Amino acid sequence: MIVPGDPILTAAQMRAAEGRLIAAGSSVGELMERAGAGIAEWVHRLAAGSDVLILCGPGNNGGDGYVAARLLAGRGMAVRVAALAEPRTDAAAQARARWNGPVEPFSDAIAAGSAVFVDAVFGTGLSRPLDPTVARKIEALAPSARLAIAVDVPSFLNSDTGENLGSDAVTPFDVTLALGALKPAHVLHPGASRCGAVRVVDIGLDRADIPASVARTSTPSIAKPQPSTHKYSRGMVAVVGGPMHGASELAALSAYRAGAGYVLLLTGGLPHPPHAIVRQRWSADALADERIGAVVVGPGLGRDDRAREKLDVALATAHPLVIDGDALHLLDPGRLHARQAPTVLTPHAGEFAALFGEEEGSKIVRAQAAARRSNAVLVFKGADTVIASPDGRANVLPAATPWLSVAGTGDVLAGAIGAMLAQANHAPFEAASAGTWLHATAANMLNRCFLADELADALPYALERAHG
Ligand SMILES: NC(=O)C1=CN([C@@H]2O[C@H](COP(=O)(O)OP(=O)(O)OC[C@H]3O[C@@H](n4cnc5c(N)ncnc54)[C@H](OP(=O)(O)O)[C@@H]3O)[C@@H](O)[C@H]2O)[C@@H](O)CC1
Ligand SMILES: Nc1ncnc2c1ncn2[C@@H]1O[C@H](COP(=O)(O)OP(=O)(O)O)[C@@H](O)[C@H]1O
Ligand SMILES: [K+]
Repeated sequence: MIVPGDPILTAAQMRAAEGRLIAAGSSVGELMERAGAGIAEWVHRLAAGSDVLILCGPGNNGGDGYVAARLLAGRGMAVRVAALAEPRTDAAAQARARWNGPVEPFSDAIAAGSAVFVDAVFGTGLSRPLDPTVARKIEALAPSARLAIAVDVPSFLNSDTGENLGSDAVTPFDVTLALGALKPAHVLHPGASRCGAVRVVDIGLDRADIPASVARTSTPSIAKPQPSTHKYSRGMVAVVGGPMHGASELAALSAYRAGAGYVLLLTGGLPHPPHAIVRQRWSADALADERIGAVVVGPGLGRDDRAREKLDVALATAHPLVIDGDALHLLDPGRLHARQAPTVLTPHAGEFAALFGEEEGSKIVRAQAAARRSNAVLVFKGADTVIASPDGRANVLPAATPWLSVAGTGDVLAGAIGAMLAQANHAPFEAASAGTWLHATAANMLNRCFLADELADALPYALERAHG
């Protein structure tokens, strides 16, 4: 259902991958040549004849910058190089030695409005906050240039976490050229919003040789109904309602819109459109129906004793479960180990902290740890959404429109994941990844101010894209 997406590697994993290439006969210098060639290719294409200023740091990121400078000058472009410090690695020193032009002092580097600025100061080796003068220089150069291009990662970002180690007042780069593979900083905020368009430059890493446990969510492949399909085989979703009717209505609507064949809403109230939603009063027995493929509990549930009782009943069933919203405030995640059926938790940052405390590490690492601790698939929501499985796999959703920041979109997500989970053969990690992809894709297709109801209505168009 999910084709593995582009892998996302930490600095340590990149170094390990580099080590494997070197063990197989490559040298650091050769890898740097490939990186520099890839950068030069992109800069040449994007600069369209403008002059180029490359700012080089002391490590191999700077080394990549010197290689690119040499190759661009060789193609007849006007290239200036400025250096923060002398090279400190052999490969970078060799790259600098092969650059025949002058090297300006860092403090003198100025990018005229017509120039392209290439930031090769720090990459995966950034180990501490930037000196403010260095941060200010990069901050000043990036917006003043016609085009700002970062080598591997913008130099003020912690590549493993996306954390900003410079100043917050930095304009985004236009393009970031990720070397060999994506890094967490390209997909996690605030880093992701500073990278601009991210392109991966091939440096010879074989996909089979790099860990694929963390990847960017790719387009899922969701089967269309076939002549043999019936409503239950498309998936029956039960949504447990509570006092905030709108929230559970939204989850029920979006389960249908994401392709479920039968949606049962366990709530009080009179029938009203859409009439396709089957409404029944809540009873524990209603969840005993073996045809139910997934239960969604939490949207509009409330947090009182009655809500707790409903959650307990849902937890005790053998159905796959999506636990969202209010139910996350009532849940002891330790209880999930006793469940045989899969559980998906969909916390935003506040709910995550309440459930799991303030863990250390990147959002990916925290989601992975929480998934392991709770034996559940975690959908850790936000402007960047991480989906993590107890087995260690994680997907990070490509950027979704900030127009999603409106009440009710979380309820729509819970319903969409419920629909994916209810379909036969959909494993929970894949279902959660597909549901979040549908949700973000529908939002990106709208890409304007919308209501959560309209987002639910847009899900079929996202679903169509996932049919291939
Ligand atoms: N892996 C691969 O497969 C390939 C990797 N390649 C490239 O290598 C890059 C990684 O290179 P890298 O490890 O040399 O680290 P890099 O980012 O250049 O910086 C380290 C230097 O900066 C220094 N320093 C750190 N923080 C600092 C601060 N705040 N303020 C001041 N100084 C600071 C640090 O000093 P130290 O911490 O030791 O004091 C050290 O001297 C990677 O991003 C990619 O571009 C490609 O060439 C080919 C294949
Ligand atoms: N700035 C943003 N950019 C992208 N997606 C966002 C942003 N803010 C919120 N979202 C997404 O919108 C949804 C909001 O869910 P949630 O916080 O549970 O809201 P609610 O409870 O009001 O429905 C999540 O899927 C989240 O990832
Ligand atoms: K950089």
